[in-house]
Amino acid sequence: IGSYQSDDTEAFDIIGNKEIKMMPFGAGRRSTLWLIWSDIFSGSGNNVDLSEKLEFIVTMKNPLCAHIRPRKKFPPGPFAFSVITGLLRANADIELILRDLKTKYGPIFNLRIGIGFRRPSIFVASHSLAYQALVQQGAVFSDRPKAAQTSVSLQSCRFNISSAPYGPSWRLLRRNMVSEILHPSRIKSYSKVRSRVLTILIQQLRSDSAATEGIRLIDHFHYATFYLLVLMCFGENIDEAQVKRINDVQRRWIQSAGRFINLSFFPRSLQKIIHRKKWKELLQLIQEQECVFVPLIEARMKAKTEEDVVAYADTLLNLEFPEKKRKFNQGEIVSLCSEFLTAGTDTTATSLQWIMANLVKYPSIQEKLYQEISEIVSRENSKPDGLKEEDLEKMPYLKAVILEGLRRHPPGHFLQPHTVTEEVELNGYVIPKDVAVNFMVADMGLDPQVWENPLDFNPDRFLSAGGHDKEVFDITGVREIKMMPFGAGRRVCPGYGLAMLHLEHIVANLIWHFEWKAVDGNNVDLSEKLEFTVMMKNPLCARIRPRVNQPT
Ligand code: HEM
Repeated sequence: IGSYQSDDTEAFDIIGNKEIKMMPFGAGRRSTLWLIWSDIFSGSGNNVDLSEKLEFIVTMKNPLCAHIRPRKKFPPGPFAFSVITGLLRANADIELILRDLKTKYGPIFNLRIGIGFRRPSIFVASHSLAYQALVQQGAVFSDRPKAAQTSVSLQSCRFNISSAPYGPSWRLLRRNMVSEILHPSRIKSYSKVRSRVLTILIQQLRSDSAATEGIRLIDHFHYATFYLLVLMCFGENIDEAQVKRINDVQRRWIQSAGRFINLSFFPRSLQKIIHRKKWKELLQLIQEQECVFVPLIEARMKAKTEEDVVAYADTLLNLEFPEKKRKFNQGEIVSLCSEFLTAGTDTTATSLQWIMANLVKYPSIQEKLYQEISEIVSRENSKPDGLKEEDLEKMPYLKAVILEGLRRHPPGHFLQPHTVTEEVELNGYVIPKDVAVNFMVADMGLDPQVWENPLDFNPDRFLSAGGHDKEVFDITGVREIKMMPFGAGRRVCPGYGLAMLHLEHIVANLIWHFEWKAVDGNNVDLSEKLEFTVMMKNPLCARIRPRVNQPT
């Protein structure tokens, strides 16, 4: 082939205009001009027999027989350059850019992001494609990209469920968490824990309720959700001082995690040389965390009484690492406990804040919710102490408010990156191994094709015409995906049942105990800001007034 390629300035003179070197079409006035084209084909093992046979023309003795395969197409997307200029133009609002790209390229596209813009990431922005990938082809789409495995958890020294590759260790740990801690009957056994934390939250709010400048709520919500998980993780004997110590070390861990991401680009031995300072900092953080967590884990090894609830740490002590055929070591248990606390704290606290912000902004929705709660409490009036956990199941409007909050303001606008275990096709495009596949959660919840007036906060959309609970809304997308704040398929958030219960329990009690008003008329600013989750840019500040006739 090379002998036909000059410096490409002149095409090969096949009809011999200037000189005849070969003449498959003849030459001069009788020449035939043919269009020659080629396509990719592959014979069986490239065994193509080129023997000739003379007929009217010289043909192949064994006519060519080939398998043809359409050329594989990578999802479309812009050149890195346009992304960079786009980022500058849109003031780095990546979601605006992604929405533009969706309009331009369709529901699946690629974007080169990351250092040097060399690594493409695939974005999926349609409900049906997300369903095809996560549910119908769930076994293939449930892996995590290597970068995520090493960066978020720095796998060489940290190990957790969310970053674990799809395999036996992930399966074992996930099954352990789901069956030992997040099973409905086990969740029920933590009702004492919930009532203890709720009492603290209500007392704190009551004592702050006189503040004329309003109460900044996110700190209270964060503390309450964190406290709940600490007690589930390390047992009920933990006191407030210990909770504060664990909180301090966890905050430092979350705030610093992003700074260690580029450590994962190099092998561990090199990291220690290139990023000496960062590596030292990371080890120090891990040590601090271990200093606080290890005594709590060791305390769980001691004999327990019948009444002790099972704590997450207990369930990890006797597990065996399938790949390594040994028990999990202390560092690994610390990392798994740390994941348990972080996965469920900011997500739940952020959702609580968004839901309460909407209830403050729309007093008629708050009133309707209060009416539902009061009705149930007075109907089941055998309880002098008011709202009970079992009552929550009888409140369809409460559930609708929570679902609408999660649709309108999912705490994560994307799932954690997924990747495929083998190359597959999605919507006619090839998805290669180890390319990050991102699912646009927030965008799906705002899709006007699925949701009428998607920007409105309208819990009624989750109720049937008669005002009753529609058939239970399929939040985990088993039958179809309409929204997916918890993801879908094999990597769906294992804590979704617990999270829904915590949200329902706390919101119902906040509305039952207090009347909520905005500090400044109904002016609640719903702008967003990206931190570990998508937070309120201006945290909710509200005036609360204890309702009369409620127990103190
Ligand atoms: C409102 C609260 C919560 C929201 C919105 C939420 C959302 C999510 C999402 C979107 C994922 C990623 C799914 C994927 O990659 O496909 C996830 C994963 C996870 N969540 Fe949650 N979550 C919440 C609360 C919780 C709680 C309370 C726990 C446990 C105590 C928890 C534990 C986990 C774990 C362990 C994973 C990793 C699952 C895996 O990779 O297999 N989450 N969550």
